[in-house]
Amino acid sequence: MSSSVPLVVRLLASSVSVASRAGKIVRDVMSKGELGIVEKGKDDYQTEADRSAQRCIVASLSAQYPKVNIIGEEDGPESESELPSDWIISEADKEVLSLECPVNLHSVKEEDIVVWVDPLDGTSEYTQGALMLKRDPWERWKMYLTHPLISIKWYLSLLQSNYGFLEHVTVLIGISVNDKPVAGVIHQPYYKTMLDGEKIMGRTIWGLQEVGVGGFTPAPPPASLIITTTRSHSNPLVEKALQVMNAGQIVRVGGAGFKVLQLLEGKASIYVFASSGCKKWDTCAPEAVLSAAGGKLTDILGNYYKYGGAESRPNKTGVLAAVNDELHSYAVKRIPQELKDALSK
Ligand SMILES: Nc1ncnc2c1ncn2[C@@H]1O[C@H](COP(=O)(O)O)[C@@H](O)[C@H]1OP(=O)(O)O
Ligand SMILES: [Mg+2]
Ligand SMILES: [Mg+2]
Ligand SMILES: [Mg+2]
Repeated sequence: MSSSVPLVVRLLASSVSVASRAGKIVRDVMSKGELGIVEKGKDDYQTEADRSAQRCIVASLSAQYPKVNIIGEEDGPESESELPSDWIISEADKEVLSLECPVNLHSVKEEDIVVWVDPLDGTSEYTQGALMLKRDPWERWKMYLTHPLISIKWYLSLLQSNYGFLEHVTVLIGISVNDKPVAGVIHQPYYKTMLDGEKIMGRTIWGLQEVGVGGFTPAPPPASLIITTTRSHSNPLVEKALQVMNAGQIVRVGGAGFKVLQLLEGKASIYVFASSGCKKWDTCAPEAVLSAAGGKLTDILGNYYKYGGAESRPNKTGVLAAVNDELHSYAVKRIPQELKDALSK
């Protein structure tokens, strides 16, 4: 790889390649059927796919960029087992390598960068998606009975959905410099495209400050106000914030990455989550990609989060994102003060 390419662009190009490999790991764990679900806290789970995808991303990036501070969601005791050699990716996406680096990022050093990794965003949707891969209805029912995350209401909505909610799953790699997300990758392992009659799995969307987004073509916002929000972490405050938006439609989907894709694809115009459940690794890459496309992601008070390595992990004051500044200010103004106060406490 040419070292004349500025560091941020090289790191983004490497992240595009490694996110795609991590996405294959996510699919492979699902195909094997042994999800290895571990409960980390209330409504908070981890699977073998989360653990393995993170090992692949962290090992690959830290081998090439040893002084970059890489923070992953699934940090914990290091696994004893050796990493398969094909999990270490040293390739870098050629299209991204040829991008013009913004002038203010030209001289960024490894020490100035914090990378936030969410190896699998939408873990609830991933584990529920496993059910839909069981073709035999009896097998599916047996799996439901032993599944820790699914209520009967969800089970019924899953049966109505075509492919479960696997499309909501993303791999997120966010690159921040001086507290600010400047570049990011959102990879969708279960996005399907047909090419010459052949099914291709996965697509990778990237964003770079001042340059724009790649990997897909963004669409204009919908004509009426459509809000996207959580489908698996709701509570009375989350619902209150939705009521006040006066939206024509509310779309409930999984994952922070997928909700930002909904905004970029013209399926919704505002993302509202008035709860403290999201963490820095959930929003760093989505914020970078959205802002590169002209959108804005903040907390529900309208303040930007900071992404330095010493910042606390939780996004305590919620998430509010929109496709442009005008819709973002509209949403901030609509949120009642008592709701803002309740989350700021
Ligand atoms: N209460 C919570 N506990 C743990 N993670 C949460 C919580 N709420 C949200 N998240 C994280 O934020 C993402 C977006 O939330 P939602 O889908 O509810 O809108 C979730 O997929 C999850 O990331 P992850 O799946 O990586 O653990
Ligand atoms: Mg999680
Ligand atoms: Mg997440
Ligand atoms: Mg995750």
